[in-house]
Amino acid sequence: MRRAHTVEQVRAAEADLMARLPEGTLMQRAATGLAVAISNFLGSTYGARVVLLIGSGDNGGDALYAGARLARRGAQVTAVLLSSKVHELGLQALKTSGGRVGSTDDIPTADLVVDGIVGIGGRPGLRPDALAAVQLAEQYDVPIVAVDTPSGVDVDTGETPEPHVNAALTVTFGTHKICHFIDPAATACGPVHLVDIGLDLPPAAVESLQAADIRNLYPVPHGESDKYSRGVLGLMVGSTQYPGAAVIAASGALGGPVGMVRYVGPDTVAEAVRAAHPEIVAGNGRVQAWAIGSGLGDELDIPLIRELLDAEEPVVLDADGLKALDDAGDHVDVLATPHAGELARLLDVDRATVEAERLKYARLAAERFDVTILLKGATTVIASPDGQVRVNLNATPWLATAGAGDVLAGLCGSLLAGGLSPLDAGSVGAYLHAAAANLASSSGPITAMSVAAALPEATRYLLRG
Ligand SMILES: NC(=O)C1=CN([C@@H]2O[C@H](COP(=O)(O)OP(=O)(O)OC[C@H]3O[C@@H](n4cnc5c(N)ncnc54)[C@H](OP(=O)(O)O)[C@@H]3O)[C@@H](O)[C@H]2O)[C@@H](O)CC1
Ligand SMILES: Nc1ncnc2c1ncn2[C@@H]1O[C@H](COP(=O)(O)OP(=O)(O)O)[C@@H](O)[C@H]1O
Ligand SMILES: [K+]
Repeated sequence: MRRAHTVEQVRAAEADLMARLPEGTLMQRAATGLAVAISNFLGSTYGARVVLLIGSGDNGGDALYAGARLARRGAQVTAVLLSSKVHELGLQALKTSGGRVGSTDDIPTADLVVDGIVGIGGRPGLRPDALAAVQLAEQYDVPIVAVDTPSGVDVDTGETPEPHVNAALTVTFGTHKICHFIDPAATACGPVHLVDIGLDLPPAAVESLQAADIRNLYPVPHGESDKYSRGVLGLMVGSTQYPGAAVIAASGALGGPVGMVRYVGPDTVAEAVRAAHPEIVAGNGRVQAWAIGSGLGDELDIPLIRELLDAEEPVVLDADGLKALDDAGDHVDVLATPHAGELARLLDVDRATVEAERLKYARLAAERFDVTILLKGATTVIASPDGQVRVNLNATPWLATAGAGDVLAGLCGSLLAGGLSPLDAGSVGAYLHAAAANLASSSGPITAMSVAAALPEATRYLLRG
């Protein structure tokens, strides 16, 4: 599990540890890890031209000490001081090691710029001098390594209301911060490298499942299992208008852990589903979970869907089915899977607003509708009504293809029927969906059906460890 903590949590953990260690220890740990990560990024440190953008606080201090280490290994390091205040001991260390104070004129010819403008003490946005320096680096295609966080993003929300750094790499300390996990800031971080500095941390604000977590959570059948005990999923998806959605969602469901799938819908669609998947049984019967909504189009029966939402069996509610959601009633067993446009409609705000404030609106909808919300996109946010949040970060942009959401709905339904909670089904589903897409794509185009077809192999690979 990767964990992201709030600035307040990090500050408290830092204060706790600092009280027990000699002064400066944490910054030295951070700066050492930062220097190593920068050396790895550069490939060869000797002779490399590195420009440090230095703000007024400890984020600048980290950059200066790391710069001193790089200078001792033969890099030509220049510090651009963007504030009248500077971490004096860090600056002294840089100068003693052969680094110097320079100006933005050094940026166009640099191999690398280090963003030590602000970290967890920063407010969104960049002041004019910092913005000009960052724009110069962008203009000359000089990669930027961000220290702790890309300066200018909102660290605790992942929002980017103002100009900010777009990093080629972010090196962070102690734990991830929310901006590393939540878009649009997560994209501004580039890959994130975590340096352990020994912080003792409380439960995280946001979590991100990793391969080992998928292995622990996946409902693997055992010797006593039969098709019913493994879970039966009811699919109420697709319509005469969109029969393909039913075929695709069924493929996603069959690529999950479920023992059997029942299809409930128009005869012509049931025929198409059975032609593609002879394993599927058509017609009503007992199920352990439902996947409802993908491709229902105008044929959705809102009263019937509401009845199923109020029944005992957990439900994945997707696409058109989301129209049945209301804020009355107890829906804690429901996993709703909107994309930003659908969530915006549910909450009566603009799509752009949801995209800019993804964490806020996923949490808000989970609370308002008393459901677990899985907000789709380049990164997926899963928020449960009790306040837990997970994100999935491993998807390829090739997954942005018609029908990919139907695969996910079927797969999450399969995981719910297999006994996972909505939060686990959503987060395991999003991870496996992305893993299958990566496998099917290998950096090339994919179809929704090819993603579904890759689910068994992606799952096998993960379960094997
Ligand atoms: N916590 C830990 O475990 C460890 C933390 N460590 C490091 O310390 C960093 C935090 O350092 P920090 O507390 O000194 O704050 P920091 O981010 O440098 O900002 C300082 C000042 O910047 C200013 N400012 C604000 N917004 C601004 C803006 N948009 N544009 C320009 N300036 C802006 C504002 O001051 P002002 O100029 O307003 O007086 C603010 O007070 C952390 O990210 C990590 O790198 C590691 O060394 C070890 C372990
Ligand atoms: N840029 C992207 N990078 C990675 N994954 C993406 C991107 N855009 C969309 N996705 C994923 O692709 C799927 C698209 O689902 P959805 O929006 O419901 O499309 P559709 O209705 O066509 O199936 C979701 O799982 C979403 O998270
Ligand atoms: K920074």
